[in-house]
Order: sequence, then C-alpha cells, then structure tokens
Amino acid sequence: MKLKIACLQMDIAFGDPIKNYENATKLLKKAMEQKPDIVVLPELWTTGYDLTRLEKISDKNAIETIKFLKSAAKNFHVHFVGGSVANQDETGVKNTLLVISKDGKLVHQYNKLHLFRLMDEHLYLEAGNEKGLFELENHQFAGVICYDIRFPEWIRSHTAEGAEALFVVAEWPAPRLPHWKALLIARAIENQCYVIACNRSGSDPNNQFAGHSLIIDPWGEVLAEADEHEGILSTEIDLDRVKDIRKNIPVFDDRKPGFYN
Ligand SMILES: NC(=O)CCC(=O)C(=O)O
Repeated sequence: MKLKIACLQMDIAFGDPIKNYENATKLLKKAMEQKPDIVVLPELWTTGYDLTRLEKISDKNAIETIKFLKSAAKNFHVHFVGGSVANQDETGVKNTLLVISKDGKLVHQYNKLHLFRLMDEHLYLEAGNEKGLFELENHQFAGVICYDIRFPEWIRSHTAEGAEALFVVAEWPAPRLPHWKALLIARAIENQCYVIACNRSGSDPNNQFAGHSLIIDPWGEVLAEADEHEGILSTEIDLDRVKDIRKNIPVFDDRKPGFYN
C-alpha cells in the first residue's frame, strides 16, 4: 500500500497557541496541494517549550487541539499524526501525541515516556506509561516523541508488535543535528521500518532548532529531507517494501529474545 506523507515543519511561536493554530492552518492548506494521506506536525507545536507558563497555556485534556485536528481531518479528508501538545489532565501536564483519522476520530494518544532533562522536561511534565502503537488504513504504526529515539529498545518493542512505520514528532535542537540523522537512520535500518520524523524550525529563547525533517525507508535510505527553514516535506511511502526487506533479511525471525528483552 502506498501512502503520501506531508510533514509540517513549523516555526513555533513561543507560548502563543492562537498564533500556532493560525500558522498550522496556513501550512496545512499549502500541504493539501500535494494531496497527502497523512499529515504530521512537530512536538509541542501549540506552545513550544514555554514550560514555566504551562499552567496558563497548556491545553486542558488536549480538548482544543483535538477539536482543531478533528475539524481539519474532516474538512481535508486526511489522517493526522498531529504532533504533540502540552496536555493538562487531573494529575499534571503530559507531552501527548495525538492521532486522528480522516473521519475525525481520535485513534490514539501517546504520552512521551522519556523526559528530556536537558530541556527541563522532568521539572514540568509527567512521563507516560503506555505504548505509541496505532492503526490507520489497516496498517500498524507507532508514534513516539523526540528524545524517545535514543532508546532503541523502546522503538523495538513497537516494531516487534508489528509497527511498519515509526512517526517521530520533535523539537530537536540544531547542535545535535548529526545525532538526529544518525539515530533516525539507525532506527529505520535495525527495525526495517519507515521512519517519518517531523522536527520544528526556528528558535526559542533557549534553543535554535534543527529542522531537517526526514522520511527514511526501511533500508535506511533517506527519501526526503527538509532544510532548516519552515516548510513542508512530502513524499510517498510504499508499505510493501517493509514486508520485502523483512523477508530478505529476517531480523525479526532471527532475534534471540531469551538473551535480551
Ligand atoms: N525535545 C526533545 O526531546 C529533545 C531531545 C534532544 O534534543 C536529544 O538530543 O535527545
């Protein structure tokens, strides 16, 4: 099955959800010219890393962002891996990835498991405790958030359960761009899956972000790569390649889980 993907590599306005909804709408309209099946947004795209003001600007139970994505999904007839949002619930604020199908249904929510201390996430956010597996178009996918890609065992636990493509939503800073690229290519090769990674562009008071959203095939070839500016990265993926590559080098059959998890 072939699917057209569009990543909205946004420049996120710091702590300004209204401006970010407006900008996402503008980019989405542009992305729709390519007729994508799935649109991907970056991490914390409504607020950025304005963590000290989360009490004021976080989205209570992600209601506003879910409403925005459901309405866009139905209007444009497109699935969303809708980035992540600062989601305030009864116990605290989570960094929550949202998956919405083109008929406007909330398919999955994944709360970031690994909090990134270098950007103070552990001081303001609560970690999740569930997997990022979800299904769209009768295929299995996984969605994770930024720092999660440094934990190959976490990613493997999703592909071992059938994920054929890994969606990564991120705010990855420019100084570690070489890590971003190397880690994503490694996750694609070792898991023999597509990797669709949507980063943000621009800067906030503390970081310059890398951009360079990437779409990588299950052989580790980069199919599309953005530059550092705001824009749309779009290409087609063919999920049949996952089956072919897994048959050619049967990594999943050859695993020895008795020796490791
Ligand atoms: N937002 C994040 O999780 C950033 C992760 C990161 O920069 C890294 O180097 O890892």
